[in-house]
Amino acid sequence: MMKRTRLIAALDTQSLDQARDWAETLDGHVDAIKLGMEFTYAQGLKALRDVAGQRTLFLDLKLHDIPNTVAKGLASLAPVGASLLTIHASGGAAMIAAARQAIDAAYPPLHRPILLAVTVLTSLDENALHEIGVNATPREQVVRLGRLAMTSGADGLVCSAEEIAPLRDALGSAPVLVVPGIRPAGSEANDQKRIMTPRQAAQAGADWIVVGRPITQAADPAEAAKAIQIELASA
Ligand SMILES: O=C(O)c1cc(=O)[nH]c(=O)n1[C@@H]1O[C@H](COP(=O)(O)O)[C@@H](O)[C@H]1O
Repeated sequence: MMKRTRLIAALDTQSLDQARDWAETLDGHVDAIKLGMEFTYAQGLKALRDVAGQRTLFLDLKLHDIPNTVAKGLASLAPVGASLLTIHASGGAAMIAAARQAIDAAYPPLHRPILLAVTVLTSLDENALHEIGVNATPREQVVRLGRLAMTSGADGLVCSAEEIAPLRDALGSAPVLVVPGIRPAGSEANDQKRIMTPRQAAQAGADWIVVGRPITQAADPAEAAKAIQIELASA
């Protein structure tokens, strides 16, 4: 039997009250919450645990710097107790390896977060890659960076649903695949370019999907999350 695809709600807001409100409203309807740079820069690290409480927390700060700075940055995040953390795979092999070492050294063995390497942002298409000097399709670049990240010590990858199959072909079942750029049928793409529905992502084999605005901007966020869970369960 295929493992269940789990749902992460991206709580993108500067407001502590709003984040708390969404977290409570979504209890029982999502498997984890994600807080990122918008919330953390506005409210600071202590507020992350205030919002998360006992919930599974994905802290998405997408670190990308020289190896020493990323390693020390990750060590500074240890008190937050996040279950998933992100770095950018394009920081290179030495940066990813330094991140791995920092997590192994600074986090208690039983509470080590899943280290995720972001491959190619879901807001980028082939043209945008060409503009930054990458002459490859998103799929080729995701597989290239995915392989680099996994051999350098990442536990998993962030990619769009379009790249799940090629990543599984190249790397097998080992990488934890976390997939944003998810849009239920009929919802707006916003700034996302490589999108798929929850059902498509589940059928492709995503371990987790990340959904922000289709839940948080819905008239009834709990209902929106419930509908996505039903879609995932029927995939
Ligand atoms: O690392 C991420 O979570 C991430 C990577 C990526 O390639 N694309 C992407 O959209 N995300 C995050 O996933 C969330 C998607 O939000 P919505 O577009 O509102 O569903 C945002 O919080 C993004 O920061």
